[in-house]
Amino acid sequence: MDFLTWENDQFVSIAMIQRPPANALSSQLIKEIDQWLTAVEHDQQVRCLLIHGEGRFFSAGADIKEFTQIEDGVAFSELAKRGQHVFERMESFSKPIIASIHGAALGGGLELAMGCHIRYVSDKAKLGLPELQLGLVPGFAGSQRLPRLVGFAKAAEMLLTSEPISGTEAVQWGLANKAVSEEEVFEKSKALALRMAQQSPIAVKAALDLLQYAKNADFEKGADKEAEWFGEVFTSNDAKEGIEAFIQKRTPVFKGE
Ligand SMILES: C/C=C/C(=O)SCCNC(=O)CCNC(=O)[C@H](O)C(C)(C)COP(=O)(O)OP(=O)(O)OC[C@H]1O[C@@H](n2cnc3c(N)ncnc32)[C@H](O)[C@@H]1OP(=O)(O)O
Repeated sequence: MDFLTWENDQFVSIAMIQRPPANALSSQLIKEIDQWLTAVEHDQQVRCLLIHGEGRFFSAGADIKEFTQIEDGVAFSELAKRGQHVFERMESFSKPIIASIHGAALGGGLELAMGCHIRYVSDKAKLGLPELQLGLVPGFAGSQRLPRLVGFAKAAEMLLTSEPISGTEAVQWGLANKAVSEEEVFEKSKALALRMAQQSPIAVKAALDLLQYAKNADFEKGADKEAEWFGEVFTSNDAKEGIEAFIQKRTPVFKGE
């Protein structure tokens, strides 16, 4: 594993994203998250999973620098589908997964966190889906998961302004379970994981399966549509401008083409 390490202790598997400076979700990192799930899925010594990030951020999203190496919209849609598959696997996993978020969970970083069952956040963390600022749309099913958590109006505001909200607001909005200080967030998340690992794994599996029924029946269609749009929007000049502007550290100028 290059970018994800994990250790199992007291029935909890704790994974740490280690991809400085921003823990950006490259294709390789997403693959490693999938490999983590495979490694612990049938391990009876693991009853609960916890993911967090090393350094300043949980994750600042998909790797914008990797985007410049992608040649066409079809490849971009495929990238979206691969991420969607792994995050869907997390959400429908038979063991609970907790995200411990500090610093920032933006774009794909928030989409990863929304694939988890529970989110503990630091009060000042920035949470958002800022893809429109890059001339893009979310690609890892964020456009479908966010409204389910915060409601349509708040999701629309977050998407259409690209403005992040704080960890404290995220709890008020229903996006996160608990906000604590940055120093405390990992320890509190771990304590929660240890507590949940005390429950019957059979009952936990059943409860998680039941929770899946609360999903909107149109979710898959929406996620498919999202991957399609992700590929199409990627080929626009505005997306090139948005990505270039990010790398050059300047404000993008979008022309609507
Ligand atoms: C399907 C999914 C799609 C997506 O997820 S699209 C991506 C969505 N995410 C974003 O748009 C967030 C972009 N990043 C930021 O807004 C900011 O960064 C932060 C708020 C996270 C941090 O800001 P600050 O504290 O001022 O640090 P800094 O100098 O901007 O970033 C530190 C280094 O991290 C790199 N970086 C940040 N985010 C990403 C990213 N998503 N992909 C690749 N690199 C990233 C920067 O470029 C820089 O690097 P260097 O020090 O070499 O200049």
